Amino acid sequence: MLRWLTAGESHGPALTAVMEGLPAGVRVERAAVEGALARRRLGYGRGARMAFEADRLSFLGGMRHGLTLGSPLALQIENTEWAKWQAVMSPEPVEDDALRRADDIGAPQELARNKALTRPRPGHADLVGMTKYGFDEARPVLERASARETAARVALGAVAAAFLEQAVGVRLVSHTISIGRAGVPGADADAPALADLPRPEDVDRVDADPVRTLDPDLSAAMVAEIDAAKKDGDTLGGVVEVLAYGLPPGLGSHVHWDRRLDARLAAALMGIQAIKGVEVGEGFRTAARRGSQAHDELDAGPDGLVRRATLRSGGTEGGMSTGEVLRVRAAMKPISTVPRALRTVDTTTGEAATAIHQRSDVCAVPAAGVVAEAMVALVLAEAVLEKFGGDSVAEVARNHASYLASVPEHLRTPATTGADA
Ligand SMILES: Cc1cc2nc3c(=O)[nH]c(=O)nc-3n(C[C@H](O)[C@H](O)[C@H](O)COP(=O)(O)O)c2cc1C
Ligand SMILES: C=C(O[C@@H]1CC(C(=O)O)=C[C@@H](OP(=O)(O)O)[C@H]1O)C(=O)O
Repeated sequence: MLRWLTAGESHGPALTAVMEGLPAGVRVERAAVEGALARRRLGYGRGARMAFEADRLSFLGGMRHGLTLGSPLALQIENTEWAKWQAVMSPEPVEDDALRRADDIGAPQELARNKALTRPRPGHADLVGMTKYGFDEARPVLERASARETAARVALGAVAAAFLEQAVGVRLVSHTISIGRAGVPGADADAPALADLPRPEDVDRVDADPVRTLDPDLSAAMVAEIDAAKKDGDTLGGVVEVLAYGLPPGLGSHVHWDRRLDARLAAALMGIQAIKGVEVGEGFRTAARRGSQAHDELDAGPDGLVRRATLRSGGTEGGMSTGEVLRVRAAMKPISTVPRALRTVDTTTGEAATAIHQRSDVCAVPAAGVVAEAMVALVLAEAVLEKFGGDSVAEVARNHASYLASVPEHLRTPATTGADA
């Protein structure tokens, strides 16, 4: 069983992550984890913090000389801004003086960040979090609701991705499908052909684009959409896609709802802040099609391998990976800290007000793609360990190879030969 947790507030001293159940012998390179963290900071439309946030990484347990030990892996990402937030976010009690509100007479300017946040933002966790946890302002809620936490998931996702590649040859890539109205697929658009999908080796080219798409015209349209929203004091959402290549058939299971790979992927993607829709393969578009146009027909290839003619299912059937490229999408709502502030109620006076506006992203869709990729890697790593087991990478690899070799001839597909999609 692979399990993991994160802890830490957006402006606290650090984010911490622990992962348990990873086999021994995974080569974890600092550069790979730092690279993933740097990719998450990218993207046109992000706010000021991403320009200076350094995501300083430390490995605290579970590794020796660059290899995992099979023991719990622990890591930490320091928050660059901690020095400025020490009093406001101190885990331990602080002197009364240091807690004075900015609007108190004589409070030093640097305590402006301790101003009580009583004008909850519609769409953020502020109001309902205050209600549920009994806080009289939103600071204690937004600190953990903030997507700052996704840095910890991306670090763990990079470790999961290293395991997947080294043990079973699975590799992932993510990209942006749409931002606002730019790139929204028409209702009639069929599943893309394999040749038109980004591949893991394209990752540097995807990341080099300001909005993480390989289509230059689409990229320009997305950038224009973000510029227009920013000019209007508004924010944007969009859709990202994660692709996983090299999966064996049979991860997950049809036998129970919570073992279905598609269900687990959907929960993981929905677990990302601001994600409000998930599609596997053609998702919502497939509902409008006839059955004859919705499924992947099977052909007997001249080489004796069974082949799927299209990629409509997105790589799962019956809650199991088919061995085709996995294709999942996540829809992100627009950022709820809208500069042209939304209507709200001041929770101290009960009077009409405009919502808190503080430093914020205009659009974080490109970053959400990197987070989605990490979440998919974590789900796939868990599913691989469930299917193949093993306490070392070598043992998982042996079990994987033996499973593929055991598939009878008449059930073989390109994936069971170990070939990439
Ligand atoms: C990468 C990323 C960056 C985000 N940046 C912001 C931001 O700067 N400002 C903001 O209000 N919300 C931002 N969000 C969204 C909020 O964290 C999210 O809307 C909030 O936690 C409420 O959760 P919900 O939208 O899932 O209901 C971001 C989300 C992600 C995934
Ligand atoms: C800090 C990150 O994203 C943050 C996510 C976020 C939110 O409300 O989700 C609000 C902003 O926080 P801050 O006010 O500190 O700038 C973003 O910058 C990050 O992604 O590392």
